[in-house]
Amino acid sequence: MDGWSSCLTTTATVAGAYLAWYAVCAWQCRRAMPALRLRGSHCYVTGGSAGLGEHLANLLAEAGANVTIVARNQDRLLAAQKRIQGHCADPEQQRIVAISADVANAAEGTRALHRAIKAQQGQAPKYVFACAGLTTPRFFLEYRPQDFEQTMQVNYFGALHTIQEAAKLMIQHEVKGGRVVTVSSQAGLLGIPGYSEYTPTKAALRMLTETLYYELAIYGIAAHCFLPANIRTPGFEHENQTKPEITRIIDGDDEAMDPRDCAQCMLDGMAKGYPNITSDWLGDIVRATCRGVGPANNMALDTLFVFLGWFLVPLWRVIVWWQAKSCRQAEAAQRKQVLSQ
Ligand SMILES: NC(=O)C1=CN([C@@H]2O[C@H](COP(=O)(O)OP(=O)(O)OC[C@H]3O[C@@H](n4cnc5c(N)ncnc54)[C@H](OP(=O)(O)O)[C@@H]3O)[C@@H](O)[C@H]2O)C=CC1
Ligand SMILES: CCCCCCCCCCCCCCCC(=O)[C@@H](N)CO
Repeated sequence: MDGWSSCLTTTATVAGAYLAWYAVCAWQCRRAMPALRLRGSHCYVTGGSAGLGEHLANLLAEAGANVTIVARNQDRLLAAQKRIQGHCADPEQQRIVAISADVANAAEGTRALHRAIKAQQGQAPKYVFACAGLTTPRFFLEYRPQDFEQTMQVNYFGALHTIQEAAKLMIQHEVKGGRVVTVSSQAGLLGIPGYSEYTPTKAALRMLTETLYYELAIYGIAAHCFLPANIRTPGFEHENQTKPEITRIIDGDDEAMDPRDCAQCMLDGMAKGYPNITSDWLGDIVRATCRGVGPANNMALDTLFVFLGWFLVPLWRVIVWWQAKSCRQAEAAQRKQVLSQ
């Protein structure tokens, strides 16, 4: 009897101590973050001439923001600028600025920010969205060395240089409640065959954002990482031209999201103060499972997602393994061909 009661007391003490610790951690998750105030703010969107970036710019214009879009192709930029202007809540008051720059080039990318401030009558960006990014999926063995480097240059370094300069400018201009957003992907959380040129760039962004989540807080700047699943965009059409069949099957390309809904999802996540914003419940499971020691969105929900992951992750592995096995013959033939070249 004594043994039982001491066992129960120990279990209750451990459970109670854990619950208290959980409550402390959950409380720590409730970050005090100034509310999103888009009206009248300067929002800076790289990759704003197409896809996710353009639809985000539309939403920002509808909310009354001054928007700057950045991309390389001048014609597409000007066409997008016109379309975004059509979304302004108050066209007389709002400024929609378009700047041509290659964000992969550090000097060009940072110059674009300075040009944007000038064009926005001295107003520094308050919300910075690093959307520019791309992928050309292939089998690992088919890529040339420069393919990996170029994608890293645009997706990772493009976002990094923009965010670093933007943070400096926010501090200089004493912008209050500034936020930076990197656009990673669900593919920055898990490995998918066919995305070897892409997933490391998105994983790198995730870790950069986690670091900045803590570090930029020193200056009162919040950092978010957006990790969406497939989105129906021109970029998605481009990637589908080279996407191996196994990649198409695994990432379920028929379920691609509407880009406007996806952009809205990003803004909703920012409004809730989520450090890592996902676009669907599978993404939430993967995000919570991959969280490591990073910040949670919501301790209770994230714990539930991890629990669901216990059952779904092994299933996911079986599916990927089975897909890989079922196209092993084709892959082996391809590998032979590439290696014999
Ligand atoms: N579509 C999808 O399924 C998913 C996309 N993502 C990510 O979301 C982001 C947006 O994707 P999506 O909307 O599909 O992309 P799109 O290809 O549709 O649009 C990309 C935009 O980025 C611009 N851009 C590309 N490279 C550069 C560069 N070097 N410098 C400046 N601007 C550049 C493009 O204009 P221009 O070519 O004229 O420079 C265009 O405005 C990307 O980071 C992508 O990786 C994440 C998950 C899923
Ligand atoms: C819980 C365990 C189960 C895990 C299931 C996860 C399902 C993942 C689906 C993969 C979606 C990847 C989208 C990448 C999109 C992307 O970034 C490209 N289209 C590039 O533009």
